[in-house]
Amino acid sequence: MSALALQGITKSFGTTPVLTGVDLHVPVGSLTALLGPSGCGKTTLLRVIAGFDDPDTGTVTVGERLVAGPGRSVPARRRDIGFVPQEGGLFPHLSVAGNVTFGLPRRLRRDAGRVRELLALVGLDGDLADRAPHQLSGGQQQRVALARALAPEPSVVLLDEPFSSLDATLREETRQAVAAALTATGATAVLVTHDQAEALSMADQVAVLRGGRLVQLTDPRTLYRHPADLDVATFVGESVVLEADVRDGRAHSILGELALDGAASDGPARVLLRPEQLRLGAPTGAVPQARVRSVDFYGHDSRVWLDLPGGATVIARLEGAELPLVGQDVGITVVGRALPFPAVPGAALSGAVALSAGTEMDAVPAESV
Ligand SMILES: Nc1ncnc2c1ncn2[C@@H]1O[C@H](COP(=O)(O)OP(=O)(O)OP(=O)(O)O)[C@@H](O)[C@H]1O
Repeated sequence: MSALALQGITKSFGTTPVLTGVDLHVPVGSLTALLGPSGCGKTTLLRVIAGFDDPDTGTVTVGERLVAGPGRSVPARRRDIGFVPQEGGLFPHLSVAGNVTFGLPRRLRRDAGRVRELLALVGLDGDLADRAPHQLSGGQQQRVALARALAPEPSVVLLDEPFSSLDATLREETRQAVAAALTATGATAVLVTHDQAEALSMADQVAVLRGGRLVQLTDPRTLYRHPADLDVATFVGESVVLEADVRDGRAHSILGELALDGAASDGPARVLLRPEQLRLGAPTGAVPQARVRSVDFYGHDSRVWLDLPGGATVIARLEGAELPLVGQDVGITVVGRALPFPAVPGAALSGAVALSAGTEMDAVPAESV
């Protein structure tokens, strides 16, 4: 059953279309991430769901209740939807307890125990109840904002880039606390983010938006392994994209003959590998060779930039402490299968290209999609 269903949502500002025909079903008790580059319409879609904006066409249904559609627009406060804005949006003149109490139904407002329960739910100590918002860290403020949004036990909780203003450590910690609170309450949630790692790690399903259209809706593993197209592929993770010639179900590329993940007709194609599919060894001559251009060491793993003959560069992602040296010649083997995509006539890659996550879709203007 869908806790939230959008059908054919369209929205323009003036003559500029911002959302075009968006259909989205969010199952009860699940978290859906709305992922896409800046300006693709994520916040606008969230505002349409919340009731802060009306769609031009289409319907929004919460549970069984139509809240937006032809001739109908239920006000935001009556939609049974909680909202966590980008920077918490706490009332500065109210204490933490006052902010959370604001979200409680009238009959529970004198119940200090309920406020403590909600703070505990988001991983905050009850001793913080009397503090003012400015006496909290950014992560704590976001948790209070979630506690306030969860207080009325809404059918759906919307979170608009709730971690974007936090530094890396606090972001991870706050993400985990928020995910745990949403799971504990069985809340149905929609999270807006332009951070692919956040979407993949937190969500049950990811809705990828591009130029106001929903281009893919699937679970994180499928999205990473089977992206709808190469733009989505490079947006959700680092990619190695190779020109290939497909013959008898195998791709012949600069990295050798590759098994394919899915059917492809014979002829020119592009194939996708992820950097963790590349393994490095001695340059034996029996495998494609490359020269190490640079190594980014992260501790838990490393990214190795490799120059291929012909000038193209690819990335390998390696675990372990044994890393090649800059300038060293290495042999490359590929594990697993390559995902085939149609060739792009007249837009040849120089044999191969490494793309960092998030690079490609930013370049796709709304009108070209
Ligand atoms: N009230 C408005 N009036 C006119 N244009 C608007 C309005 N709100 C948003 N837009 C435009 O609609 C497009 C989508 O904006 P939106 O904020 O939904 O994108 P987003 O994906 O959330 O971006 P970001 O990640 O940067 O927040 C943008 O081009 C934006 O300039």
